[in-house]
Amino acid sequence: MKVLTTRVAHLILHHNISPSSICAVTFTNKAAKEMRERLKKLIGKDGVAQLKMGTFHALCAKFLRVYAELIGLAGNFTVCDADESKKILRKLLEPHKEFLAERNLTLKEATVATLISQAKAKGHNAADYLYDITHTYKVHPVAVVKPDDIKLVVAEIFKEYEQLLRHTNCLDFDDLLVFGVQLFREHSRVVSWCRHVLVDEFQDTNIMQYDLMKYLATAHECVTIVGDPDQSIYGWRSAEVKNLGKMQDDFYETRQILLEQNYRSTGSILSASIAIVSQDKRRIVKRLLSTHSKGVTPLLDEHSSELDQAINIATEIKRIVAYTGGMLGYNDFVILLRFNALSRTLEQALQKSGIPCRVLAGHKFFERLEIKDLLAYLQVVDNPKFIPAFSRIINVPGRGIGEKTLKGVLAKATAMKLTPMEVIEGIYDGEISDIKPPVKRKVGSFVKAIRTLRKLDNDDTPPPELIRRLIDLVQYEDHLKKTQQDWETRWENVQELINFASEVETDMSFDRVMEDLEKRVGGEVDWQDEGRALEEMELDEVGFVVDDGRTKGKDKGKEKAQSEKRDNVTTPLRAFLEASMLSTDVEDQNGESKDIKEVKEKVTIATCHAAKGLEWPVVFVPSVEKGIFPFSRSEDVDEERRLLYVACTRAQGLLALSYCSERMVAGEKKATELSHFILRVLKEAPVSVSPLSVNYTKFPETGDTRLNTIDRVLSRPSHLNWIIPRLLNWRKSFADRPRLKLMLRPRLKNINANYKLPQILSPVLSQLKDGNALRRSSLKARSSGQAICFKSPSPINLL
Ligand SMILES: Nc1ncnc2c1ncn2[C@@H]1O[C@H](COP(=O)(O)OP(=O)(O)OP(=O)(O)O)[C@@H](O)[C@H]1O
Repeated sequence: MKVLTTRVAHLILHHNISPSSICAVTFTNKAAKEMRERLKKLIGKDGVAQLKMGTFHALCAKFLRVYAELIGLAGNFTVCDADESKKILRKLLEPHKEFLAERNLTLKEATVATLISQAKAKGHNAADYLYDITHTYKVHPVAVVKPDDIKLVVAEIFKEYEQLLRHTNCLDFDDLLVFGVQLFREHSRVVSWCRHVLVDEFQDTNIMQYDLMKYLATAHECVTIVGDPDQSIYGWRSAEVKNLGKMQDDFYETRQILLEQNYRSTGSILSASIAIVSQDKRRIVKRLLSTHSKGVTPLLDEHSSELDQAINIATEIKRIVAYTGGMLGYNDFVILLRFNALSRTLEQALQKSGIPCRVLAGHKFFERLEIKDLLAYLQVVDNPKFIPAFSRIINVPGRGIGEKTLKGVLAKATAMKLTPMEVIEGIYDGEISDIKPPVKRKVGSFVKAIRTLRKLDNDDTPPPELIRRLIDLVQYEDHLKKTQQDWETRWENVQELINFASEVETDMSFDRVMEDLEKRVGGEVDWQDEGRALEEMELDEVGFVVDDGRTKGKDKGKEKAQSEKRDNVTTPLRAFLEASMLSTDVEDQNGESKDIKEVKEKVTIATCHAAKGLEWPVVFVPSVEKGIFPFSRSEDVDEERRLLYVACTRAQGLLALSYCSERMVAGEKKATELSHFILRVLKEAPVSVSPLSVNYTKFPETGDTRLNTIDRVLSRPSHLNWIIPRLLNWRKSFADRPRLKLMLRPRLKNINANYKLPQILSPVLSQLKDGNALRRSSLKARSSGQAICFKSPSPINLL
């Protein structure tokens, strides 16, 4: 980004090129915003306003709006987003259901959407797709083949989808590129203003985007692209890494400049990253030279379980914040994951350790739709009075119950002093009159599912099994497939919820693992006040509780008795729900945790994909295991390796990789192995020069000169620079007192008692004139969370 931004400024300031004749393309809207901000500082607000800047999609939309008629479209077209597209496809799929069912085939609209999108990314329309699936290119001349039935159905839907979009004057996201290319290709005057095209993250452009770039450059052929083939991580979204080679063919005067100087990371982070990515022998070989010194060798740590791993990361974050004397804060840390289901244990460990966190471009685990759905079902089973849970799931999966019907049920429940669940069951059993519009026929499967689950709960069925049964009963996987484009990711979260339930059940809870850890490190780890979190949850729920009225039916009487009997006991389900609720953050309206209001800084959790283009001083990459790196669902091992490389190269000063020897998979413990990407790094270098420091669980401590590299990489004053002037300032007021009290809050307030406070400050004090005397005088320190107190037997003269 720095290269493109600087070049845009250079063209304007030194070559007198008008900003309005420059087109700068970024990969995301976020990157466009960032580039705009950087350019404002270089060329001013007015210049930036004239630039044509944005993603390929945004640029196409802008030009199509003005020139749509040139290619037979109306200018007032609607852009239909991915959700809308899917709704249309669902309808178009309906008439084909019987044909598919007869052949025992299933086809979801999400699959149709992906196949159509992949075809459009290559510039293919429905007719091209049909040709593609009916011909094979493996023999010459091209031979005609009989395609499978699914592909034929997709081809048919593709055709109908195209017709429908045109008929309703709609363009989907892929159409923006398809019609953009057509416009720029057929009407070069539309792009005659363009003197320079600059494209960032070029390695992730697809064929249509490449063509757009080419046609935009028609008039002047001045193109600058920046890309890193080692960071091509969007093959699954039709990116074409081959575009880099194509560019050199199409623009034969292309000059290639290798950007081998790396200003971001320490030498040892680059060495470890290169050791990973260079295992791909087909990659374009390039060097990376760091402007910084070697710094701290990246760590590779093994843990016995995911919980152990998560707690170690949380503890290490606290320790680093403390040991760097406040030079690093929580904002400086990121935990990068291969997929988002892995965030659950980490979020919990951070929360339990009082470390605030945010999830980049996504939701926290217990806030994810699928987790909330399943928990809501179980809440209704456990506590039918809890209306928000009932309202959430009555139409999940879809049962044709809309807002109006729900309101009707809730109103009837209030009028009859019953829970809405009792109303629904009463209507289903014919004991309560139906409402309008009627629900009796729609709620059959729902009532049966809740009753089965209730029975299982009464029998104290373990929660992991309860969740499995729930998923089966409501066909939740199918529901996700039908409604969510990223259903696989969401399904992984569902499996992770089963893992969590198993942990609670087997008492492999955080508290337990934490106890073990404390025994091992011989110290204590502070906890958030769980009681307070619970109190807040209960307060939230109070508003939703309805009167405890019951119907008089025979079975209901029995159920009531059973339910009342269980009201005051801790059932396995209740223990699980409680553990889940305690795992959520209590956020106030501003999105800040109430417990840590004054702390604005947060540790970031992100997927490796979402971290593209970003950087952090400290990066943790947990779970570098077989099946995760490379991810078992991925077909492209090289791309998976590049993804790990992208993750590692986000680190500026410290990088820590870790893996578990055992992990839960769908509720069962499975042995795991280190990723072969890392195994190869270890095998290929002798231990003495290994780019990874194995099983060295901690980063260096204060006073270690390797830490000074981080000060320089980040251009931040070091902890020593920060503390010494303060000590000198304070010396006057405290010099004649036997007790020296250093108010180091808030920088050091996260220091824990077991971090041996004197150790932290002794290197600092030794730099002061009488530091040695001070150390000799059997220094003692304790942390009250407010301050650090040093006691010394005699008055201290610091200078
Ligand atoms: N010439 C330079 N002098 C000093 N710092 C620089 C220079 N060029 C880049 N940097 C710094 O290096 C870091 C990486 O720069 P930038 O984000 O532009 O790189 P990039 O090639 O887009 O990275 P990636 O593709 O890996 O995300 C930033 O912190 C940036 O400020």
